[in-house]
Amino acid sequence: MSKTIDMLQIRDVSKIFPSGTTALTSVTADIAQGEAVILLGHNGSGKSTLLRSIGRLETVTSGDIFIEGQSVQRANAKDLRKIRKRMGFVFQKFNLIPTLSVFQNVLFGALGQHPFIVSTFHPFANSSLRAQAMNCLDRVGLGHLAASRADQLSGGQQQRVAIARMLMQDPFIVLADEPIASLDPKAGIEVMELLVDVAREKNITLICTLHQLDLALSYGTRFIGLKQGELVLDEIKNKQSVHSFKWLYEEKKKVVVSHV
Ligand SMILES: Nc1ncnc2c1ncn2[C@@H]1O[C@H](COP(=O)(O)OP(=O)(O)OP(=O)(O)O)[C@@H](O)[C@H]1O
Repeated sequence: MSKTIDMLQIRDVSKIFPSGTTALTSVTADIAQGEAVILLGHNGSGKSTLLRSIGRLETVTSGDIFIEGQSVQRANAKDLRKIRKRMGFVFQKFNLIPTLSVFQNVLFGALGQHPFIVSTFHPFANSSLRAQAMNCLDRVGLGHLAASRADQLSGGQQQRVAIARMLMQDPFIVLADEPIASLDPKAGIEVMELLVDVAREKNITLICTLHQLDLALSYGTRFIGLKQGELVLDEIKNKQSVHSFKWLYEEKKKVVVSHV
């Protein structure tokens, strides 16, 4: 019987920056569609570098990363554009266009799919795309703020808009780099809950870096831990086991790779 290929395959990935800093050493993991993977580890352990390498915002020094069997790292410009169309990014700093309306920011999420018709003045954008953008905004609970300027919203609201913009892409994978780091604890929980809920609803694979262990345990279905660029933890959430990953933040190295 043939085994189905995992959605995301990270194979023996190493990254050494031109400065000589080793950020990742031989990281390997297979991630299935729909998993909510939380990347854990100290500052500087390599989480962002791994996440950015999955989106090819960084090129790796050796190894490769495959999405649905296709190399992300070796893809040519055309193939990379195709992969990126269905790849959502959520960043700590929201990256909205501050002077545009909330609605226009969400509409821009469709840019990869409909580059010629995303203008709000285009007739198609005035019907189907606009309705889709409104649905995405409603899903994140901000339909009533569609006409507001993006920079008039609170941080938590802006991150919700970023999630609505990401939904416009209809992504199959979302890469979230510390999505709640700029938010207060309450807004952070709300955003994390929303991100995980929309991913679950649409069977999106979520890869998210997070510093809050308690939230990681609440919202992740799988935990990958890095220490000085090495993968030292890979565990699927399991109701029977009591997870404590505090050791990951201590000096001594303990290796727990229970998932294969
Ligand atoms: N562009 C770069 N050039 C040189 N070194 C880099 C670059 N980006 C990251 N690094 C280094 O690579 C290592 C891993 O950094 P990375 O940002 O991936 O860690 P992180 O776990 O995401 O940290 P944090 O939790 O602080 O965001 C660190 O030593 C960092 O200084």
